[in-house]
Amino acid sequence: MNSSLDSFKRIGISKWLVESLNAMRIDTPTDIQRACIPEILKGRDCIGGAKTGSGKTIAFAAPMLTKWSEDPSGMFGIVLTPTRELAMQIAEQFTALGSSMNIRVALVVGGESIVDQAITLQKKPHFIIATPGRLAHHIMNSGEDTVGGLSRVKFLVLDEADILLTNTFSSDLTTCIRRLPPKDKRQTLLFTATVTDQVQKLQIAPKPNGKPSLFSYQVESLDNVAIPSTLSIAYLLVPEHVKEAYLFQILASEKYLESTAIVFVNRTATAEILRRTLKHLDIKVASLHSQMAQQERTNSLHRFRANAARVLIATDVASRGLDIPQVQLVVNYDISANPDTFIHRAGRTARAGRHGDALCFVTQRDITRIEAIESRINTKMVEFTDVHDTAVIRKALNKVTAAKRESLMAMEKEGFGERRKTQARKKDGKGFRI
Ligand SMILES: Nc1ncnc2c1ncn2[C@@H]1O[C@H](COP(=O)(O)OP(=O)(O)OP(=O)(O)O)[C@@H](O)[C@H]1O
Repeated sequence: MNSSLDSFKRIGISKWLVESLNAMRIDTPTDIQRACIPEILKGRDCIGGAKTGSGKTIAFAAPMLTKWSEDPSGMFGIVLTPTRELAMQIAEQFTALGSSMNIRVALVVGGESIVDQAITLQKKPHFIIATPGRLAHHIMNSGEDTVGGLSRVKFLVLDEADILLTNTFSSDLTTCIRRLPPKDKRQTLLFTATVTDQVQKLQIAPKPNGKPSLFSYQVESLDNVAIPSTLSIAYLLVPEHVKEAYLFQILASEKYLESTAIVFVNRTATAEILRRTLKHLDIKVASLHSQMAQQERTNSLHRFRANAARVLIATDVASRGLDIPQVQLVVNYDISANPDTFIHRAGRTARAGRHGDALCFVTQRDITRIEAIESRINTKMVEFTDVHDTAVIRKALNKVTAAKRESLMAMEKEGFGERRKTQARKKDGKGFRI
């Protein structure tokens, strides 16, 4: 991280919070923190664009908590974020940072009890960390005693702002924002590793009533590279039908045998097949995707965080924000059509100055996607050569194929996919289907 001598105290963070940060071994602000914290404390809105793992959460949490501690009453701030797991992680961070000040933090996310959340909201939490869909649900279905405090909040944060500003979230986001004080009566903070035109456009929105203007800080523009310098990226050309065998061989290779890895796939069915196949092959594996019940999702992530599983097979529900320091390898088993998605996926490793590897499995039809990623990140990938012995792969192929066959048979027997159809009917086509 940054070696500047600036401390959090010198950039305006309250003493109690500096102590909480120091207790977590967070002593020196990172670039994004040093740039944004003083401006947020001055009352400005802020767009913070900085690479994955560069400390954006504290860049917004620390100034909000500082301001809140000057008058710790009522609903003070809202953080909206695209996924439940990320909301949970942020809520945990707020709770930990504010524990010495008896902070009340409410987690308002889908998949959890609506009634329990309404009771929590009635207790007037200081901070609400939410996914837009569930907060919108409370706004539309609950009374003043539950959501009335929202009209007095001082801060709105859109974490992973670029994805929150896409059509997927627009109707829920509008419902949430309409319930908050008008722009000039609250501060709005937008953070992301990938500042899109939609985020950028907000910069030119005039600020009413002569309030301080919007502050925009983008670390990427300093070196024109959108990925952490500690991240190594490689590609592996691999025929579609042997991807599983390669994955197994890499995870079992000398280089990665002890490593913690996240394997990203584009579809929930692929995640399920891979999880079962690797489990048959005695790899300690967990999965995370939208077809799992929330309790299963939470348990899975918990196992992975606690090192009870060393491989997590995930869809893009895990690509944003998750901070799991021990992840050393990210495999793009499937390549996403959106180059920004690659940046977020790869950013699950090489966080906070640590080293990490990102590997892309490239089939014939992925070549244009890889070129788009290379041009977006302004970096050429090198060829992965650690696992290349075709005789070894051929040997692995037999047992991997047998494990996959068993997995597919079990999934068919259990009716995997039926749940998705029911959910899709219930959701009426809305939401994040990954
Ligand atoms: N000033 C600091 N010094 C040391 N570690 C820090 C500092 N600030 C944050 N960290 C740690 O760095 C890690 C990454 O921070 P964070 O999760 O906020 O990254 P991010 O920029 O939001 O990444 P992403 O774009 O993936 O969401 C966390 O473990 C956090 O505790």
